Amino acid sequence: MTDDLLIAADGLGKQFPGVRAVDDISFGVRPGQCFGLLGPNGAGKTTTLEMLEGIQPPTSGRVLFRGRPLDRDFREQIGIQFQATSLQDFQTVRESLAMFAALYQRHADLDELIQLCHLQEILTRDTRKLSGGQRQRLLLAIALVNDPTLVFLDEPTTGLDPQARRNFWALIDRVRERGTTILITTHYMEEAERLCDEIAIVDHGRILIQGRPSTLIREHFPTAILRLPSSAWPSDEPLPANAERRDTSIEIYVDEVPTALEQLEQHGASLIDLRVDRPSLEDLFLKLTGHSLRA
Ligand SMILES: Nc1ncnc2c1ncn2[C@@H]1O[C@H](COP(=O)(O)OP(=O)(O)OP(=O)(O)O)[C@@H](O)[C@H]1O
Repeated sequence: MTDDLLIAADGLGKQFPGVRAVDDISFGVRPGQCFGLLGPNGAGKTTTLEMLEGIQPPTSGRVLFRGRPLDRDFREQIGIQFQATSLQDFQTVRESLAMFAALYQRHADLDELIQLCHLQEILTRDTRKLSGGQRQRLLLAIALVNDPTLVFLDEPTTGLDPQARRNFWALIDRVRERGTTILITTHYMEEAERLCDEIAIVDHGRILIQGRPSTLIREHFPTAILRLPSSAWPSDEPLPANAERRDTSIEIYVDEVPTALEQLEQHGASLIDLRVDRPSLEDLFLKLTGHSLRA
């Protein structure tokens, strides 16, 4: 563990009765970074996050904040957007923000926060009447109410429609621009690619791989993936060595797309439904685990 880390997981483990939820996880987050914990449902992301937040005690390992064990001051310096936060009934957005602000000694400028999270139009609305996107924006504002150095976001865009998700990403960009360090969990690979400087892919409580999304993809894949429906490949023709058969498609990993297309035609493949994709974190997860993230 190096001294320049804001927060670090050092050999974290969590054993629940009959379930090893987190199994020896180590990583560090530098100041100003957006670090993503990625993995399917049940991978151990929330449990890891809760140990880092000081909410769950680890069964093994330790959490270090600025190189030291968590102390009372830690709570003042962090913000948390939980997966499910219950808001007080019969409260408006403004009242809700004020109530959470009162819990801390440190305060963000509430008007600035309202602007940042685009809450101006809904300040007097009852929190039970918010759309999914509005609710998540309020929960983010609540997480930022004490002007934290580090904010934890646990699957903040789960359940949002694609447009609301994109809006939320733009909001996270602005939080980053203010210099706030972000630790986010998600099972959307696209989200992680879009937002995170560094990610750790978690499955069955362990980190499978960690690094910059673009570097990880470059290390594991050539330039492009060609995808053909299985029926487009002649049944009597063996697959080339750089191809993989998936459920209903064939994937061919290539560096030079034009050359590869010529070779496919020589094999007698039909190119009419061909797709050329840039490899993604989704592809990386499939390659590492043999199963798709949403399976
Ligand atoms: N309090 C608990 N008691 C027993 N088992 C638990 C408890 N909390 C979590 N688990 C189990 O630990 C494993 C990891 O759960 P966790 O919620 O950390 O995963 P996750 O990656 O955050 O999943 P999701 O994306 O669904 O939130 C799962 O098998 C879960 O059922």
